[in-house]
Amino acid sequence: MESNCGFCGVQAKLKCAGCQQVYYCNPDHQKKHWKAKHKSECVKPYELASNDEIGRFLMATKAIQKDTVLFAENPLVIGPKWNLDEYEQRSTVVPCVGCFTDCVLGQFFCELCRWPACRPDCPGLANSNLHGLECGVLRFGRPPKPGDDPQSFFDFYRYDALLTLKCLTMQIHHPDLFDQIINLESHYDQRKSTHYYTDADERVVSYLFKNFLDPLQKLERKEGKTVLKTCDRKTLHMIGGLLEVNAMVIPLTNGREICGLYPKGCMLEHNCMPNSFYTFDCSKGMKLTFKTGRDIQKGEHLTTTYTHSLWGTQLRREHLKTNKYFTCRCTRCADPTELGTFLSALRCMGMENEPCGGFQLPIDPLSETSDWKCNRCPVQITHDQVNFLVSKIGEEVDDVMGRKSSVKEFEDLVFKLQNFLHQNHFHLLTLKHSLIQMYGHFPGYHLNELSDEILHTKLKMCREMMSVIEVLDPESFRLTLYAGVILLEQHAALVELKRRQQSTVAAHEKYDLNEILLCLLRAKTILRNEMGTLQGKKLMEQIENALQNIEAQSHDVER
Ligand SMILES: C[S@@+](CC[C@H](N)C(=O)[O-])C[C@H]1O[C@@H](n2cnc3c(N)ncnc32)[C@H](O)[C@@H]1O
Repeated sequence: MESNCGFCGVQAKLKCAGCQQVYYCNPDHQKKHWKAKHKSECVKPYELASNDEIGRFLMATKAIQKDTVLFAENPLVIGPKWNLDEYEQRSTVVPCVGCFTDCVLGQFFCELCRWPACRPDCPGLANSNLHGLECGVLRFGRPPKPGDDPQSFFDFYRYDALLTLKCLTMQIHHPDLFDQIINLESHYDQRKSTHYYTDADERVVSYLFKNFLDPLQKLERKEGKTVLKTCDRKTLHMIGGLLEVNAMVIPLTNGREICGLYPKGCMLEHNCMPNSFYTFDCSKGMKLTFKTGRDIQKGEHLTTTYTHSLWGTQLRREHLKTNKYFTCRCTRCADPTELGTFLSALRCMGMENEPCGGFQLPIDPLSETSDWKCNRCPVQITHDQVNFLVSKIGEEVDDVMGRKSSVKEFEDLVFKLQNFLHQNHFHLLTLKHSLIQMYGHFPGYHLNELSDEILHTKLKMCREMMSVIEVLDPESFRLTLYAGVILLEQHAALVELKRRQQSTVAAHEKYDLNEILLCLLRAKTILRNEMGTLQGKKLMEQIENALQNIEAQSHDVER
């Protein structure tokens, strides 16, 4: 889109990120116009609204175009993930408390609190927005010494409690930001009856009191002055809840993930087919940028996704209910076929185990206990039967995915599950996404070693998966890495088939350069917003190389 520069009137492409209404031919004219006039007239294209069902949310106050920057903001607080799995809780490679790079437990420390650091002079240790927040409180702890029982190290250095402590200590130097944090939605009452609360009670709340806060409060009483005015078990549980509901996962370029809270970013409502997306800039203090993924109409809520786009409806809704404390009623959730993708559909076994060719779909997808019925014959199955089958299959998929399984094991499971599930079922997509990457890369399965049949299977799987993605992410702003991988593999299969076709006298099919080129160009466009991630960068490198190879090949042909 182009318009005339708001300052000098020439053709201009740069748009004011605030109101999205005024264009500029260069940043200097934008600056000058801001000072002279625009500052007083610039209005954001959205506002904070609220209702009883959702609480607060952001709503468009005018039409907003696709790819518009809605806002960019710094975090209120960042820190290690608040939800570590058992394996992560016992890892000897931990994030530096100053800068979150990997470091080995027991090698270097912050000299003041003795928590692990990448080096004793890591600049993040003295940064008042990073380790400076909690270091003063951590100093009350009694860390284990070299040679102590290894378990005592894991017991003492609980990284999943650090972000809660960081939020609590914000009140010391940033009381206004602490107020913003504590006012985020924590679903305290609902969470109180869950195992998350019980687990956090021991792992985080009791741990923080026993090791650091009790000694601090003892000193406060002795000295007659208070450092942490708000410091009780309920506040810590509220912080735990608001982290669970609001914290965003930030993927660092070193592959590690940390978490952050953002003032506006935390206000976006969930939708399984959202209209906006975000990226992080790790080189700029984890700045968050929210953009529109498609055109948005006036009055629409700005939405993002809190769950996995490629999970089936039941799984997504269960995750949202358990972890975010609400039931999603979006158009995708309300459609038994999930917008025609059949992502959760089961093959109907028909009457007397004679498959009818139809698919079992939930009668009322918005009911958690709905029975299912066939879209071709009268057979119905109960919610419990579906649950049993899908969770058994889920266990098998997790098992194969969770260990170093062979290609044969993947193939066998796909072959078996195709009898029960629609080809687009999300459990099959998980396996197929791995399989297309094994075909062509695993020992014994390099591209030139694959049979024509396997090569065609790889290509078919890629095309089928892309057709699902086209429905679930039509504007390509969410499933970007996932789609990038498929397109790269689709291109690889096509290149190999084309090579074979050239060496065969009678080729049945033609694999022209067009589809190959389209895959790569599409992947390049899709990955434009993934350049801040390590995986995105690596994938883009592979795509650029593949494009260069193709260019070189077409020059050879011309010569
Ligand atoms: C990240 S917060 C969003 C801001 C929140 N509404 C507030 O007032 O602070 C997530 C919470 O918002 C609510 N929410 C978000 N999306 C929703 C939706 N589609 N339907 C109902 N509630 C939703 C839920 O209470 C959820 O736990």
